[in-house]
Amino acid sequence: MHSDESVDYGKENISVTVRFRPMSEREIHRGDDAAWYVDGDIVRSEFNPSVAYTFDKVFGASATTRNVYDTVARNVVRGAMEGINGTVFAYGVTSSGKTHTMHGDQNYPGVIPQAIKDVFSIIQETPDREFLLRVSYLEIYNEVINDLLDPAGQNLRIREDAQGTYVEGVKEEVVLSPSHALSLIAAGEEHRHVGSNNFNLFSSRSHTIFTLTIESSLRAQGPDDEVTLSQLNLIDLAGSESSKTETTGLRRKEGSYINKSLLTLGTVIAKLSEGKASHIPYRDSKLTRLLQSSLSGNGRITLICTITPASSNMEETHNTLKFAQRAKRIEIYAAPNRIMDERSLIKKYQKEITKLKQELLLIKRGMTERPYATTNQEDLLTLRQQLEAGQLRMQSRLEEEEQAKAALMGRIHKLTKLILVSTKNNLSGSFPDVAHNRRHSFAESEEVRFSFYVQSYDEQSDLDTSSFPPDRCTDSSSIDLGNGQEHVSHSDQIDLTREQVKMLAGEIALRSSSLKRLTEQAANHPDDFQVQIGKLRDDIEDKKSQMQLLEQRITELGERSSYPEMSQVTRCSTAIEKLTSQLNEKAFELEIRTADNRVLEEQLQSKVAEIKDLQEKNGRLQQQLQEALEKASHQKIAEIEVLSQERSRLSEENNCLQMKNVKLEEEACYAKDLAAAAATEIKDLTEQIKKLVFQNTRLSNEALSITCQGKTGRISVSSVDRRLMIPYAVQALKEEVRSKREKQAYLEQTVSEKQALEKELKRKLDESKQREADLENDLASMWVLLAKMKTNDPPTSGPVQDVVEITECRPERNVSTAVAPISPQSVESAANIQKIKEQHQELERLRTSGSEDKETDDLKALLYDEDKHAHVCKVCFEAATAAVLLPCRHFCLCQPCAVACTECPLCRSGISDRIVTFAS
Ligand SMILES: Nc1ncnc2c1ncn2[C@@H]1O[C@H](COP(=O)(O)OP(=O)(O)OP(=O)(O)O)[C@@H](O)[C@H]1O
Repeated sequence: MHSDESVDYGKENISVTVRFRPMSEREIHRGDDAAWYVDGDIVRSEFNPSVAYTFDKVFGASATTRNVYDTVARNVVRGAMEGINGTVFAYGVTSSGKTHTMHGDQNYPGVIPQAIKDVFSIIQETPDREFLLRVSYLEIYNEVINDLLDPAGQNLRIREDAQGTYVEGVKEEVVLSPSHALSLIAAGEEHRHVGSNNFNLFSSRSHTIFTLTIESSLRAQGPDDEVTLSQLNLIDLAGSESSKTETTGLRRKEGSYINKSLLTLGTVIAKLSEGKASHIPYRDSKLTRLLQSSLSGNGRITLICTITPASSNMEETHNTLKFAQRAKRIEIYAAPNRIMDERSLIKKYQKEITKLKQELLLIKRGMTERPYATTNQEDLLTLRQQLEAGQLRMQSRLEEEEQAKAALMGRIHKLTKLILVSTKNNLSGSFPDVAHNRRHSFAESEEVRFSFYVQSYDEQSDLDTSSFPPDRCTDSSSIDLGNGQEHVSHSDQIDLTREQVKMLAGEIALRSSSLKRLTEQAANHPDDFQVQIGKLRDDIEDKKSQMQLLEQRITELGERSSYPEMSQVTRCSTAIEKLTSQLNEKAFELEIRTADNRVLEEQLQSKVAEIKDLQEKNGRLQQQLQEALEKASHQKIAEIEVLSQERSRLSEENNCLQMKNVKLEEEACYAKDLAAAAATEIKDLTEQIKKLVFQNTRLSNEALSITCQGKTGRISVSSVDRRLMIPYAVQALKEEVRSKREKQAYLEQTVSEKQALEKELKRKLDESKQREADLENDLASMWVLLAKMKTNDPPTSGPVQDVVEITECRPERNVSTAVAPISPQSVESAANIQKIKEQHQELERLRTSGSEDKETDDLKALLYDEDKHAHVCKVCFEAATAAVLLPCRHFCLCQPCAVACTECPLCRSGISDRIVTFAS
């Protein structure tokens, strides 16, 4: 140890180790395959041969934590004992084995207990140095730093000084033995935030940092000699959580804090590994801020990355491996720290001890030398007179000095016992195999020294009361220190015994905590843990009885020290000490209970918070549901209102259109009548014209014959008269024909106007019918929509029920029949109008061509049935006796049907009086 002059300290890389854990039962049941495997110090992917990562050391699933400690952590611990800062931390996803590696359990102690054991072993192996150890234990929970050793130390702040970052106000306990340190960790663990997720029943919800501050100096040194001070940080990080980790409420919040801080750690590591002088975001999280000194300054760092080979976690494991790979590139400088300032507690204690020893020496000298200070007879007489005169005063002064000396002895004793030294050099062989036995090793200078015999971790728990036999303690401590010193040695023994009681209390706390954890684990596997639980219970009982014995011993010692010659003040102080010790024990007990209560309280609070969360969520959901329902019902009501308005508007429009339709029909009828009348008149006119033409022809012929007779001389008077009259008659006839033609032209114009009007009216009628059909369609679609809404919306609440009632109030309609787009009648009407037009044109053509009778022949031919040899009514298929020429040319009529044309509605009132009678 401390041969650092010969050691070549310098740049080192972070030591990066990977530790596989075996596949859990859960993973095996799920049918996971191994996605990663160990190949020497390489981690390889089972699925992709090109993916391989090399590390300083890779431990397979069968490796024990002892192997891991010996290979990668021991070096860091030894360095810390030499003054080189050391950090060991476990990194990995949740349930990958970080806590198993760092803390372990009763059967497989983790890196932290093994490091503590190692530290005390090293003290034992280093007789030339004395050490002072302090521990602190804190957690970073949701970015808040809490002191796990002091429940009052919550939300602590990080400060920075020349030496680096530190936590302000964190409690540091001086530790005297491995079990003392372990009991502090056990007490601290009780306060740590632990919760369960779907991967881990006892998942760490916070990062914990256990710091051992080690001071050491040479045993025989001057006040200006060097002191080394170093810190050993043992860190159990909380596990990163992926989306597969099913968490809600508080757990999710914790998970996000954990992930954020680990992400920052990843970024810091990545930046450091680049080796460039860029900005390192240490301040982005409390974790990196606290690790700043370790990551950027002097020291040794070992990173243990824990992974699972399971294929279901392949991606997360790959991320861990990449993180580890980056961390491997970081270089740090490992060199011991040397300090000589007031930061050294050991220095402070040593100085105080020296000072107090000098004071004690002075007092002693005063007490022993004063009676012989004067040898002169006169002085002797004077002194005697003075003594006689102030005997009482002297007496009390002596008593005061005695008290001061006792107090000083006590203080020296207390301070000295905090400094740990090896027992090997001065006490080797002088002690039997006694575990944890601390003894005063009084040197010639009456120096009180405690030494420790540090046993191995496995044995260290076997503290036995037989190790402290009352008489042996008395023997070893019954040192003649002169007047009034016997009670001092009794007081030492009481102190010693109290210290043992404290240690036992610590061990009981440690075992109680282990018992609690085992009992929790035993809930799942009762058989596996029964023996261990029984053993632990026996142990605890054993320790308790040891404590009782030691307490008895303290009482006895207290009584023994109550000698009659002891001054009242000393007795009082002993009684006070006794009471103080009892008070301390009670306080310790109370602390343990308070810790238990706090854990329960925290659990209760977290449950209450969870319940509150759930209630709030529930409330919110109900509110949302209510709002959604209200919104939906309001929407539906509004839609229905709109639809009903639309419906009434449509029905109004429909009525309007129907009225228009009727009007148009009436107009159409009127137009038709007009057209029919015009047609009849035209025919009449045509008849008359024909007659007139015929008469004209006849008259022309007559006039011609008269002319011929005149030529032949056979003209009679009457013939002459008639001959004279012919030009007038022709003239009259011509006049008549002309007027008839004018009339015809006028009528034709009227007819064409009527036709145009009729056409316009028909068009309007068509349009309105089309519009009516469209509206009918719209209305029908709306009814379909309403019907759909009615079937889709279950009547869940009040407002929705209202909707149903409203829709039910509507007249029931057959939706399929309601959807009747365009009336075929309107199409037919249009076709008929076209037909009428064509017939009129045909009529006109016939009229002008003079083949009028062809029409009658056509009609007859049309109705003539070859089979029956008769004219047949096309409506009733009876033999028709007569037929009428209708504008639509839809024929005809037998007697029963001779009321109206039954074929098309347009012709119903258009029966002409021109009836063609068929020969029977
Ligand atoms: N190397 C190992 N050998 C055997 N069992 C292991 C090993 N590593 C972990 N385990 C077991 O796996 C489980 C989870 O381990 P642990 O609690 O240490 O995970 P963790 O990484 O600390 O999880 P978290 O981040 O959630 O706190 C525990 O039951 C532990 O006993």
